[in-house]
Amino acid sequence: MKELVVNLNTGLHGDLAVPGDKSISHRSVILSSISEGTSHIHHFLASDDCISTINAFREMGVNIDLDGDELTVEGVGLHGLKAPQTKLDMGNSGTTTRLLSGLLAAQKFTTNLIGDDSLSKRPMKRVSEPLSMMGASIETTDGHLPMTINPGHIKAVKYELPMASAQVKSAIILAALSADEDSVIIEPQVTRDHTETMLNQFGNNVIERAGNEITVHHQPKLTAQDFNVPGDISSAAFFLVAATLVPKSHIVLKNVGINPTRTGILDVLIQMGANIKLLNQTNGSEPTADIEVTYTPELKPIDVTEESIPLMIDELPLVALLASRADGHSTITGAEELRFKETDRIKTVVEELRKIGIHIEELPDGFSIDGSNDWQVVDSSLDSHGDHRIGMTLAVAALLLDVDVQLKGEDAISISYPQFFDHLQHLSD
Ligand SMILES: O=C(O)C1=C[C@@H](OP(=O)(O)O)[C@@H](O)[C@H](O)C1
Ligand SMILES: C=C(OP(=O)(O)O)C(=O)O
Repeated sequence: MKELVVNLNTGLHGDLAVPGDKSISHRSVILSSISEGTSHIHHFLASDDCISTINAFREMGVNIDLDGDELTVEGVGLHGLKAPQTKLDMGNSGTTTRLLSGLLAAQKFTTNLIGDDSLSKRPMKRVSEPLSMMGASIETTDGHLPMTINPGHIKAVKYELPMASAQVKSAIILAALSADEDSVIIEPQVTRDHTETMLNQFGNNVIERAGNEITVHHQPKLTAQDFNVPGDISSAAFFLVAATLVPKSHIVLKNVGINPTRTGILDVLIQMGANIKLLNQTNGSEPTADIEVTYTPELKPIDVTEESIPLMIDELPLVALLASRADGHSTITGAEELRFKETDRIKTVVEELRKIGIHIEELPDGFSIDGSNDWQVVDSSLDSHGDHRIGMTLAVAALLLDVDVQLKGEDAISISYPQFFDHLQHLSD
């Protein structure tokens, strides 16, 4: 149980470099492991989820050295992984599980994947079905982990994704690298494209995109890279929202990734009228900026709909919190994917925000929220439900309260942001 900081009436101030992007950190381990040569990754996110990815590749014979946020990976090439001696433990990480199932479907050995209780409730048919179509034989436990992946000869596919999911897309891409011909994947909506941009950096023209159609060229040669992981916009988002909501705040978040497939939270903040400025922008395949945020006393309500959901999928608990402070009624719809995260995030957000007096209703695919500046705490015992993003959202909400509240399950935060409370302290000093 952690006593949360409440009533931060001095505001948040100063500069902060948030840790490396989680999605890009996972992919940097995967792609450098299957490349030829030694990769050096800087500003790697050494959080519990990314350590699960590192451990899986170590079990498959890849030498990986992690020193602070510097990662060195001795790649073994596309066909060089070795059969692990144990079951591969995916911990709490959906990204590790889904992306690795794609890669493992194309190996010469069988693997068994296990995970923690939360991960073992998350749907895996979304990867086992397309990978089976491609020639692997995958046994799930009623659509969940534990899962056994018996590889097969991988055939190229043309596959239309039934849901907007970067993890499923990436699983198919990683399997398709070892296929007999080129594959085509069609997305219903654009989702984060780090697998594609990074593959084109490790290899030559591996991925081509035309609209929502992605072509994967088979059997590419992947070469080790010297790679900088940008700051994670999904981690920065907690402080973007905190500084917008807490009076007197003014902060700059340095070197944050602003890949357009991830910046839905910035669009929301700007539409609601928040004082946000992008400074020192860089324009690589993974663009970055310093983001300046100043307290905004009045926020407009917002309606977030299906098309933009994938661009802010992990930030939706924060969008709900922002809307709870806006001047009017907001809705978030088309977000049923939230039900398949570390928790059912529609349920857990509603349950926890109601404890602090927020007027929020559950919709089948999102939220309906009445904004107010007058929250009356009805239950001071808040709970992350073991979900890192719920825990951090509640810690941000607490800054606006004037009674003491406690957080249960705060240790889940190390899944994506082990330094979160230290960084909050740094900006509060
Ligand atoms: O590809 C990725 O790195 C991720 C994709 C998203 O999941 P889905 O693909 O299941 O939407 C996101 O929620 C997750 O945190 C990371
Ligand atoms: C959903 C998340 O991650 P994953 O799917 O990798 O567990 C997240 O980080 O919010």
